[in-house]
Amino acid sequence: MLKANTDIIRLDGAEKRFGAVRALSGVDFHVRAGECVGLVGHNGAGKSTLMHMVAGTLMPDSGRIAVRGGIEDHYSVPRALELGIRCVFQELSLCPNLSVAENTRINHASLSGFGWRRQAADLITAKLDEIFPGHSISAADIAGDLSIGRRQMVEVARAFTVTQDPLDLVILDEPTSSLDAHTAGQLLAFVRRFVASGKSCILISHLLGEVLGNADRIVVMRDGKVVASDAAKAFDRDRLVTAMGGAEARQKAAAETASRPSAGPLRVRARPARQEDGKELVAHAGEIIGLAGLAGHGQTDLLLAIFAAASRARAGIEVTAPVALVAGDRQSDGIFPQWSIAENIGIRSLARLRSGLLISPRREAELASFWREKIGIRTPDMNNNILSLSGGNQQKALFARALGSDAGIVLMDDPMRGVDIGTKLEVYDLVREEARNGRTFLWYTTETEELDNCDHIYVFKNGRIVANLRRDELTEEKIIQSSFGDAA
Ligand SMILES: Nc1ncnc2c1ncn2[C@@H]1O[C@H](COP(=O)(O)OP(=O)(O)OP(=O)(O)O)[C@@H](O)[C@H]1O
Repeated sequence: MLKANTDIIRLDGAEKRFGAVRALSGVDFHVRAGECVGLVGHNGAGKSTLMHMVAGTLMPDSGRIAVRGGIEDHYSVPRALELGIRCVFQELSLCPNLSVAENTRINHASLSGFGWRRQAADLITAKLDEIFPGHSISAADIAGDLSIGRRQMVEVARAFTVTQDPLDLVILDEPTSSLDAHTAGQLLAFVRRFVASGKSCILISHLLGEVLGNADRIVVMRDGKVVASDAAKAFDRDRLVTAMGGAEARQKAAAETASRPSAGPLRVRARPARQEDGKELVAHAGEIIGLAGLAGHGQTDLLLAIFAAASRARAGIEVTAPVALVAGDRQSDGIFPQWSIAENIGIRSLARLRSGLLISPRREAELASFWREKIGIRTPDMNNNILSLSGGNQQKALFARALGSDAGIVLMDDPMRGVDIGTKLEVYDLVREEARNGRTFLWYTTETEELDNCDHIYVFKNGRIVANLRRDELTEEKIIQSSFGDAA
């Protein structure tokens, strides 16, 4: 084991440009043995770019990388792995057509010969059991069939499995973004145990409470620079938000929601396919309805069924206005990777953007630049490819697509994953404003704080609605109680 205070990795003066964007300007960064470093910053601040350098997937244009004191002139992914440095990136990397065991084998070339499948299965199952007791994932499951939350669990567990290469530092880029509160708690408890054993972690998260509660030291990035680095206990939420340059934390959601006028005509009535009692989800014009409960318990399925019912009648679902969906899994359901940012935003508004038979580039550009301003999409040019945006900024583009459309009903499938705190607060305001104008929102979220914006919350368990809570009845405890118990 390395002595505490030894730097596992150190970057000095790291610079990186992507065309006109200066993603990193002169960043110094280090991680010591036995420490969990929290890394925070607004969308596009440069966190992922910096982590790509630590993991060896990107080389700095200039600057120096040293691992355990030794300068690395030819740093790369294989070299990082050899040195015990691994990364779980935001965009999940499991091969969807392979099983969980086969995906594990990809990272462990030493699992070969007769019986490798059994060894890989045992390796990943043991790690899943250790990190997420009671997980119910089988090593034979095909990755593409798993919910996004379960895929994230496999991805994280895989990063901690050990065969030949050592394991000293794991970078976790928003590791809890698709996990419910219970599973996220299991992971963070594991991270603390891992660090206590002398290993190191870098934890990137937009959930500031998660960073404040679990990191030993916090590094704040802003516009490609490190602007603060201090012991976690020296920070509180306000100091972090100020350092990030985000909006002031506000508590006005609850008061505003309470004072909203009573709702309008029926917009959605939907009964989950597996519901056997008479419970159903009901939403009126102008309402914000929350869907809560442990991840993967039928919330996304019901949203997708409502989305489908808007174009083709389905038993048990009534929809009375056009519907837009903000997908939570932007990689598989959301973005069109070949298209520009402007095209990705405009696709849901084609009727309005048309001039004769063709799409008017001027109207498309106007729509795009309106939303760029409104929710601060950080890019030098909206005609750039959507993949040039940071993860959180891609998510903002998906929001713009739904809110810029004519849909009276907006379905949101845990859409704030990866969005920074400043933008989140602005989007909450926007959602409440749009609801006051008569739009209906059905909002599945794994962040309990977001439910403060809702009028009613339906808690899901095993594909069914088990509770319908008014916002004033809502507590984290009550949701967890409904999620685990039989109580309604
Ligand atoms: N491959 C790329 N091509 C062009 N620009 C890029 C590329 N990767 C990153 N950028 C730009 O570099 C800047 C930093 O992005 P980065 O992904 O590091 O931010 P981040 O802090 O991780 O953001 P988020 O919280 O949204 O994930 C952004 O302006 C982004 O648009």
